[in-house]
Amino acid sequence: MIDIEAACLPVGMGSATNLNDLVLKLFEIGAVKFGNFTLKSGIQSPVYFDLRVIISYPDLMIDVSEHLYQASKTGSTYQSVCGVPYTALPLATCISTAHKFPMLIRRKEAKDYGTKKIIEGHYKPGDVCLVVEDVVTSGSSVLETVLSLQQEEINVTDAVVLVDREQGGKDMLKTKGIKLHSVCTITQILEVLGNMGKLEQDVINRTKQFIHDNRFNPNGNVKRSPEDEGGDRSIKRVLTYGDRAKLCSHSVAKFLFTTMEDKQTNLALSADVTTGAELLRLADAVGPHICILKTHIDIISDFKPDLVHDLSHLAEKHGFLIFEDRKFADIGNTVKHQYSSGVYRISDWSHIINAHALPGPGIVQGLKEVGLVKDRACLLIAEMSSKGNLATGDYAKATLKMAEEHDDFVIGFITQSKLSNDPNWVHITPGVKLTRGKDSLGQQYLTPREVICDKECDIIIVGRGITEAEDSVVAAKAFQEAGYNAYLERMQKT
Ligand SMILES: O=c1ccn([C@@H]2O[C@H](COP(=O)(O)O)[C@@H](O)[C@H]2O)c(=O)[nH]1
Repeated sequence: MIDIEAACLPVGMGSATNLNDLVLKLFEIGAVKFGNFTLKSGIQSPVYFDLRVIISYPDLMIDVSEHLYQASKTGSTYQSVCGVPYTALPLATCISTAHKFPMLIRRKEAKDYGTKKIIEGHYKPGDVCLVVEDVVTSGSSVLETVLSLQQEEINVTDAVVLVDREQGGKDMLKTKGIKLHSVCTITQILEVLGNMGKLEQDVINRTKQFIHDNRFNPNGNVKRSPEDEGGDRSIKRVLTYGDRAKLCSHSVAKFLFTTMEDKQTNLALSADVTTGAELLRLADAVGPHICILKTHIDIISDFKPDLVHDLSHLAEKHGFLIFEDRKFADIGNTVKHQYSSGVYRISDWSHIINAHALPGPGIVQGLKEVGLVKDRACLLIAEMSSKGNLATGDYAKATLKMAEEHDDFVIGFITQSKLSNDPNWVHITPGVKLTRGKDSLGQQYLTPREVICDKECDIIIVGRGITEAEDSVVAAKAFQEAGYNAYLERMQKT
């Protein structure tokens, strides 16, 4: 039974109605519905929450936000409140204005002009923010907002939700160090509406069964340190590849980070071989160990369009992305043709391409005009691995700025060091072997540990270290292990 007494509070500013009245009102305005609904995931659900409609009922908005405020008062103190976009934004606003809490807004995507901020509002590192949400199912929406706040060194210890669907969100958030408080659970809603004669027993039973059968497993992606357990709020959370997949908005970057986490690899193979058969053999053999296969398609002596068709199949089979290392370097109009046409028709099959920043922003604009509609992505070459290269001084900084102006298409950099702390950018580094060294033409090699752990880049590009090894699969496994262990080491020490 619900503890009605505990939920009853006097009506008025800074108070809330009792929970029964609140649930009834939500039911009456269609914010809670029972029937047969197809969820975004394709799953059939007997219950559906549409809490967006609350904004049409100002009194109810105040009431709901007051319930949220009361539920959040559990001894923790907060400097600010932030709603998960979009439904919880007005609820957070009501809490903020009624209780004089500064509010923060998390943008769904960073602005493409001005400050580029993801979090709007005034805050300082170490502030504690209460996250507000309307409904929690798996907890992933709350987590996304938490990660964005933590990225700005704002701490989150608690979140509050109007309805906990009891499908695993609370447990998942607990694994990330977040206490989830709820105004009501789905069990309570069923009980209130059942007692009021608003729901048939078989609807209640079906809904309970659905909730029981559709629970998400908590799966701790965010690394937790002993200090987190001890509640030290000044700690900046380390973002895993999986966390970054959730944060970034470009589908190619999202896929890339997800693949890196799932396949446990930050290895890109530079498949610098000269026949189609060799390329396909290598891609099939090494595919399970890589997140990216990098090509120089113009060194294939027997190129035929079938080759890229077969390569695309292998990319799907093994779950890697294709990156044609074309290094575009001309004016916008020319690179458009080079990217879309000619013998290779690169934009038809290569998920990622790269370009020099040297010609200025027109090169990115030109490539973007071809690639954006195909959902392709671009890397800008900020730093090179070869001795005596001229990409020095402020060149990398200017490249970063150019990327920021085109972050709907540019997902990161070819670089020798980390250029930005923004977790959206992918830092990819060529010139990697298991031991330091150089070749006879100026190529310089760092080790996977130096690249990933010390220089904090994300992906190692390895060519001859694999292609010239006695057994390319054995070599690829060794680089995969070295690269991923270096990443785990970095996670430990950050
Ligand atoms: O600065 C750069 C940019 C690109 N590359 C490319 O990476 C591979 C490296 O091959 P290795 O055999 O591992 O040396 C190659 O395709 C280059 O074109 C780079 O090395 N440095």
